[in-house]
Amino acid sequence: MVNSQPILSATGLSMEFRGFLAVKDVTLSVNEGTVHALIGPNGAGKTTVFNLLTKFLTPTRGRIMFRGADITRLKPAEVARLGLVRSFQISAVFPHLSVRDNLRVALQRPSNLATQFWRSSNVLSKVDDQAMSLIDAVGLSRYEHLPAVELSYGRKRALEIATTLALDPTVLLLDEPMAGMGHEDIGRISELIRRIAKQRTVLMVEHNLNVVADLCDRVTVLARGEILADGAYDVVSADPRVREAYMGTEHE
Ligand SMILES: Nc1ncnc2c1ncn2[C@@H]1O[C@H](COP(=O)(O)OP(=O)(O)OP(=O)(O)O)[C@@H](O)[C@H]1O
Repeated sequence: MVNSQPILSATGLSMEFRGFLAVKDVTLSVNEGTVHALIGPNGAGKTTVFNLLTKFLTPTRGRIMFRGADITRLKPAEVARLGLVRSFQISAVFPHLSVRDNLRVALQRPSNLATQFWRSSNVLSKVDDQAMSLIDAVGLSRYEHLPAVELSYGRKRALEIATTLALDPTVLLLDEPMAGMGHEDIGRISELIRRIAKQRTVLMVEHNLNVVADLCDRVTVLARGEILADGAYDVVSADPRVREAYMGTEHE
């Protein structure tokens, strides 16, 4: 359900790279329970904003709040523990482990389970149950024994999402989840994100505007490091300034 409370917000974010201002005074909020997209033409600053929000970069200026706490100076692992988790970077997939073993590893990472040098069979069977339910949630049940390396591209990304979900994020951050995918995989991953978003907030950078139109409740458009528009896709995509920013640029 869509809630109007901001769960993640940025105020006056700026990022300077050796004199070049890549992000200028960006203020945005991501509301709880929404799928929120960051879009914009090439070089608009999407990746930089995403890296700032996920704490992979520290802003030159500005403040980032997550669930009421100031996280501006925290490290990615610290915000991940608070429930703000970025997929594809944090979630390492081990190519020669099976789908199921990848999930087992991921599930034993976040909790203090990993620090125990013995585990009761009770704990391990709980991990197995959780692994199976995550595998099922991302539609990989048929492939549970397959090494990750043998999965198709789209299924590999579904596995990455599953290993990220193992950290039980409140906000899931996806960096171009559809990049390099064919039509069928795009449909499958869109469906997966839609299902995930029923219980969590999702923020994604996405180039494919059809996906954004189909999936996202709210869209923030960046151009030349600044926010150009913010709102529902239908509204922002009809904005002449947004159309002009996209004109002559390749965005799909
Ligand atoms: N580490 C860096 N050092 C210097 N300049 C950078 C750095 N990272 C990004 N930039 C510059 O900041 C601007 C915004 O880049 P960014 O990658 O955030 O845009 P983007 O919207 O994600 O682009 P794309 O859609 O092409 O991925 C670009 O002009 C880029 O060259």
